[in-house]
Amino acid sequence: MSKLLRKPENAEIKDGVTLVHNVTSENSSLEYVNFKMIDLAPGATYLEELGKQECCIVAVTGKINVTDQEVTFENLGTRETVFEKVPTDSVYVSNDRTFEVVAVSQARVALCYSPSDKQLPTKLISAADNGVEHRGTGNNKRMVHNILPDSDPSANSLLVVEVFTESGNWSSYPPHKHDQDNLPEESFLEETYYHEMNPSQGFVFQRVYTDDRSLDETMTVENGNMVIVPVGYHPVGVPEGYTSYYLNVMAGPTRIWKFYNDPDHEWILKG
Ligand SMILES: O=C(O)C[C@@H](O)[C@H](O)C(=O)CO
Repeated sequence: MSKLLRKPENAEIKDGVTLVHNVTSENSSLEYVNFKMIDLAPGATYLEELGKQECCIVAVTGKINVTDQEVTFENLGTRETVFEKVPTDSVYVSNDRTFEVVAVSQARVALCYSPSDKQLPTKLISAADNGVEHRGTGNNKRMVHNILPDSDPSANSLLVVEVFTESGNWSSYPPHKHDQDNLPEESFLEETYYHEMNPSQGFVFQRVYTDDRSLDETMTVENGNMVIVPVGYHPVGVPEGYTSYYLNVMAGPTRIWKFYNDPDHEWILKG
């Protein structure tokens, strides 16, 4: 199996708390992005001291309460499944704070991390605050929920978006990359993809490749899998009959998403 593809671990780490995914700088090549997905049974709690990391807590499905020990946000989360295609609630918690998530109902919660030094205020990013964007034309149409885009200064490094790509369509396409710290031309941002499909037996293909093809992996991605994008172009193709959802986390030395399209395929934008 590709080193870039992760299947769910589903490790019970305490009563009612399942660690579905755990991408760290120790078990991956990523330096700027860490990611956990946890499942919480109703009433279960998850507490974490952040240290020198900031965190965006996304109520992927179900309802949760979140506290940073000073401020508490209750009944966050707007959907039973991501395929309701409505934005959800998230909370940004800065470095050197401790947060706790309490499940009000069965919940799946994404914890998106990046190294951080400068403390910022805890912030509720409500579903209504998500910018909903429709990108592309023809078979390149997809819908984006901007949870933490680079236009929102609430975080030091983290960028977080959700992307829905309908049956037979492509996203992150034409292929683009952001692996050179060379602004204003291109930014360096590592990235993780957490994928779901509807219906759940579906799959998508994701290719991660560099210009010189020293990295060139095409992965069959199934429901609940993750793909790690340390560098390179990273398009996603969705077969007929299935809708794709993914949650993207990006971070790097500068909090700007400036991508570079693969020149071989950029023509489709002009065609
Ligand atoms: O297809 C899209 O527009 C979503 C992608 O841009 C995705 O968020 C990504 O590749 C970020 O680099």
